[in-house]
Amino acid sequence: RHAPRRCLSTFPLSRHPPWNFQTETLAASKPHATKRRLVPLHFCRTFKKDIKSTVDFPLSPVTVTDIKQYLRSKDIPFHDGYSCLHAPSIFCEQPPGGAGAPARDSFSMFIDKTTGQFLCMDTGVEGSWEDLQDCLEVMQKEGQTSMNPNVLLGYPASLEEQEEKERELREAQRIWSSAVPFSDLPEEEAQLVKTMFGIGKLTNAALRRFAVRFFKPTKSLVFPWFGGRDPSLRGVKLLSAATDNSGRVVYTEATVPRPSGYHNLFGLPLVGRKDTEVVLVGREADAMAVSQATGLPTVALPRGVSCLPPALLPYLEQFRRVTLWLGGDMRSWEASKVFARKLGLKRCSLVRPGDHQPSPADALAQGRNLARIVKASIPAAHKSIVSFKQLRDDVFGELANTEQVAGVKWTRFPDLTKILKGHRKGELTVFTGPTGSGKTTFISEYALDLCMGGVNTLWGSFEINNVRLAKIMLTQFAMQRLEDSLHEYDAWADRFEELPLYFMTFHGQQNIKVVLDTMQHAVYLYDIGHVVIDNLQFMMGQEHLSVDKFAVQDHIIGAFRKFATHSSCHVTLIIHPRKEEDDKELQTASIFGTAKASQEADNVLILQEKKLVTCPGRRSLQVAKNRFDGDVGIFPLEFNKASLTFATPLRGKHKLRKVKPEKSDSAEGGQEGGGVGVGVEEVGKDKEKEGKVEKPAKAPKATKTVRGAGSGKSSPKGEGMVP
Ligand SMILES: Nc1ncnc2c1ncn2[C@@H]1O[C@H](COP(=O)(O)OP(=O)(O)OP(=O)(O)O)[C@@H](O)[C@H]1O
Repeated sequence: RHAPRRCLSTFPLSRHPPWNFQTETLAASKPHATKRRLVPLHFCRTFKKDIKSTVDFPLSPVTVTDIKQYLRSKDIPFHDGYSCLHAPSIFCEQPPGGAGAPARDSFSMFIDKTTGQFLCMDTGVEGSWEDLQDCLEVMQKEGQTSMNPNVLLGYPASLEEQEEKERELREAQRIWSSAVPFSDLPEEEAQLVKTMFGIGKLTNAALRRFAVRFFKPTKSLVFPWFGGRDPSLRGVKLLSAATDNSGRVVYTEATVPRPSGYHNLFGLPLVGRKDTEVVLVGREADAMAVSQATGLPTVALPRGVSCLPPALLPYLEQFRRVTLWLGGDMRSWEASKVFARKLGLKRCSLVRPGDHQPSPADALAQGRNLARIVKASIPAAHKSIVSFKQLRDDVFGELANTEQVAGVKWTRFPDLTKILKGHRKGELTVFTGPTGSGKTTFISEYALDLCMGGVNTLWGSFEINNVRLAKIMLTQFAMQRLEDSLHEYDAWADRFEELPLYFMTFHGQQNIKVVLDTMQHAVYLYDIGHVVIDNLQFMMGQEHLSVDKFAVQDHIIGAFRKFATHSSCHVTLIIHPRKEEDDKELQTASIFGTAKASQEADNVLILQEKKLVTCPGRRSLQVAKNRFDGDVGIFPLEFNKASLTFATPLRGKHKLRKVKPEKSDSAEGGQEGGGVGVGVEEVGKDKEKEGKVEKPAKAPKATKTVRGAGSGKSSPKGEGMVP
């Protein structure tokens, strides 16, 4: 079912393995400095994703009620777990003559309540809900009591995929057998390696228990992946450290098989079948630190805080209590709240990052009491009414981590970062601009930038097809006209493929419910953090247009708002403007429809197109509303036709002269908070020469922000879990 990968290189013993997918540079650590520490993986940019990059909502989406009804109709006993239903495996022969119902702990088949995907723990057979139904139908027809696991073990289906899977397994085994068990390293060398990876406080016994090895050719730590109940090796992760020219330590991570097929919960073999409590951490060193310090069963996620693939949920079903301690920064905190929803809020408790609660490995290095930190974790579920006492730590966390709270920064648009501060989960951004002004092109780069920064992104492009959109994005990614350098296509495409980027397969008019269901599905599967909808008009449905188009639009905007809040996902919604006079700048009130769009939005962005003779075609990006801290402003953009990218013109070339708060809006219904947005007068050099505008005393900045023009209202909060 997965597309075959064209060029996965064999494991090279070179210094720059092509399979690196997480890289981070640490400032100023010298090779022998004792201060060197392992880069928490959540600091790393995460590029890899499941190879399947289009999101198709199942034609007949399944609900947990459907699954239960179906199982009952087939006389399959089951019980309700946290994220899965548990049933006796149909792939194992049930003991003969077994009277009565099978014991609950022999229920080894787990069916995901959201997707119907199943996994048999005993045989390792997995498949879709449709596969399971097929098997049950065949069993019933043939009068069988169990199914031969080989029926589905041929999966993945194609020969090419099968061969690739086997080749990757051989590769993993080759690395594993040529790596040295940590306990076999001479003490001096073992110490040196530990220092190199910042795990000096981990005992050799802990490393041995987790079966960590050292691969000398690339100076990498090797973390094994053993199957759940099947003890054979299924893959490896290599963590390498190297010093770059400037003396900084660069850590890289690689997995065999590739990350889309790497579903290792590191530490799983050490978990007992009867264990009911587990600590879930973001990286291998953290798992060893918690285990060593507390003796608690601990497992690490394969891709850190970037995602919790549903394929792992069955392995976590046995635990009545899950403590999530994913790292020491706000991103880990946000991720722990999102993952807790998937795992079931009631059984989860979260370790809140803070000065005294860094990542587990850092806590161990600092000599902190890890058991106490785990014990002090807070329940993920909370009541709908809270007092300040319950909120005070959250408020403190926000005040103490202003940078991280502000969200992911744009690297290509520093001016946007200056105004909006960052891209935050759970917000709704409305984006508008004149017809054909480059809205899609701009938002494509805006989203690409975030995606390259590790934001799992889902595109809903209803206007232009995915091939054209991907072509624009790839050109922006490569920052050059690829038509002229087709020989570089594969190299760029290979890198582009690594981005956590997904596309909905819709085109043209769509029903809002189907779109929202698909978004929900993608959030569950891929932990999507940003959805781009281009554009709202494609959800309005022709038939409604004559009825009350504004009411329909308001309903849709409300639905996206709700989705953003409840899914902790940022939604960027492109909306066409109302027809404006050609020589006028757009305003918040120019957004098509009623004032609902700007009221519901946390951010309003407008791509302004200059139509005056002095500077025809020039674009500026205006932040007309910013709920986060009220800063609004505008900065010029220069378009590069070859690379389809936008950049801020060199300082001084374009000058922003005046930004004044907009007078009260005149959109139907008016605007909230009064002065949302700014009126802008932008003057080019020609005008300046003509002496029509006074020169400012100081050199003008390219970006100008105005404080206090936002509404200052807080974003609606999700209910039912820690804020
Ligand atoms: N700043 C710019 N200057 C000149 N051309 C541009 C600029 N930005 C985009 N373009 C080009 O203009 C064309 C239309 O761009 P795009 O589809 O992004 O506009 P749009 O605003 O999304 O259009 P629509 O209003 O139809 O949705 C594309 O060919 C694109 O390459």
